[in-house]
Amino acid sequence: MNSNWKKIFQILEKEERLIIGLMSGTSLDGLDIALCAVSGAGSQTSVNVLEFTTVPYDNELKAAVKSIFSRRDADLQMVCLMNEQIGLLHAGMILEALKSWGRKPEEIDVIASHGQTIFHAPASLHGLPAYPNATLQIGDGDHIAVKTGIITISDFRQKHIAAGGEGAPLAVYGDYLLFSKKGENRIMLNIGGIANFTYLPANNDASSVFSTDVGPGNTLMDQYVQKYYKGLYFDEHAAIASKGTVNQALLHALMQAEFLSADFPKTTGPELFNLPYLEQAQERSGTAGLGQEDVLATLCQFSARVIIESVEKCFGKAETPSIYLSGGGMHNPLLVAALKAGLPNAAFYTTDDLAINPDAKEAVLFAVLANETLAGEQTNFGEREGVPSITMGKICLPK
Ligand SMILES: Nc1ncnc2c1ncn2[C@@H]1O[C@H](COP(=O)(O)OP(=O)(O)OP(=O)(O)O)[C@@H](O)[C@H]1O
Ligand SMILES: CC(=O)N[C@H]1[C@@H]2OC[C@@H](O2)[C@@H](O)[C@@H]1O[C@H](C)C(=O)O
Repeated sequence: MNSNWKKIFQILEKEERLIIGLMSGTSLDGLDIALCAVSGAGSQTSVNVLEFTTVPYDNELKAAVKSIFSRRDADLQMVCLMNEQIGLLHAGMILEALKSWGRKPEEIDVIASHGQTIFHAPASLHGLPAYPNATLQIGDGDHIAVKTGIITISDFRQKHIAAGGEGAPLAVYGDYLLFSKKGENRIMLNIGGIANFTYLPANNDASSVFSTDVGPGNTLMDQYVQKYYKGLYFDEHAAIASKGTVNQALLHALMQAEFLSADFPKTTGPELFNLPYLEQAQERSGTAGLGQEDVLATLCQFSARVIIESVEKCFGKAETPSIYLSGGGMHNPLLVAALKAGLPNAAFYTTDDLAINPDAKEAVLFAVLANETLAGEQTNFGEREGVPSITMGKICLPK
């Protein structure tokens, strides 16, 4: 038998697989690398996160990614070069991480690579009736497989679109398997560049669970800080926003995007929530001259409001959901305080309370998706639009 397939069959028969999950999100801050011991599959899946690190991107790489990120005027040659370059860089980062953990590449069964989203264009965003939902993640999986010598599963989002989804969010496929619990209404809220959540109702019924993006998490705040505060990448501990006052007229104007009132599940990105979006809202609300601290305070409240209103849509007034936080926004005290104030019936936790490091959660998700591709039977999510019953990812072989 071909040695690649022999290896795959061996992996399938293992009780526990060592899978490296990778995520590089819309914040462009670095590569999250989670080494996971995954056993079982489907509803029997269990994950132990053995190691986790975020390898920060240096300024040169950030600038190169930014030059093609969510930009319709991106240089096509740069897109082509960066597809290979990011694959190679991610492979190098994995090898370094393995070395620092005292592990050899041969010990690892599979890498699950999300890649770097550079453009996200669901039909609702691009608005071109002749074209399908579309999304593009770069950082080629074959480069990762060949350079590390580890079988790599990559490019998860295309299958989701091919099967009728919008290519995101994919969190439901991992959240349902790892975190659904009969008797508890759970919201798995990830506040990354974009905020999204998975709704896991207490009846544990797969056909009613879904993940949805809800709007900006950190992306608008980050973009604003990067433009107006030279040398800063984000508003650490909301130090700047905490000095400002929320401007209600601007907040109201920000809340007007059609996306915000669309039904779940839905997806978006910085292609919509960007600085021109803020500038237009400022113009419409006559707040173009607002001080920077007040703008940041308002953007923070905007992120909180879209999350609060979306969670409220899922539950009746008397229900008390448990909200499990993950993603960088959970480290923003102003944002978290606003969420707690706006959702007084909810109990707040982090995924740490479910034994998954909240900063690692999205990388773990891709490890679970790869495990399902190898060893799972498609979970049946029923006929719900946006949650096709599929496994995802392309298999890249090292030899
Ligand atoms: N201490 C902190 N104070 C305030 N904000 C923080 C803090 N730590 C992280 N953040 C925010 O979290 C962001 C990074 O979040 P995260 O790594 O979850 O994003 P991502 O994975 O790139 O996004 P996405 O899930 O949208 O792809 C930072 O850019 C910053 O805005
Ligand atoms: C296109 C894309 O990369 N989307 C990301 C991004 O980051 C958060 C949100 O926007 C979510 O839709 C998605 O990632 C997570 C991992 C998901 O698919 O569930």
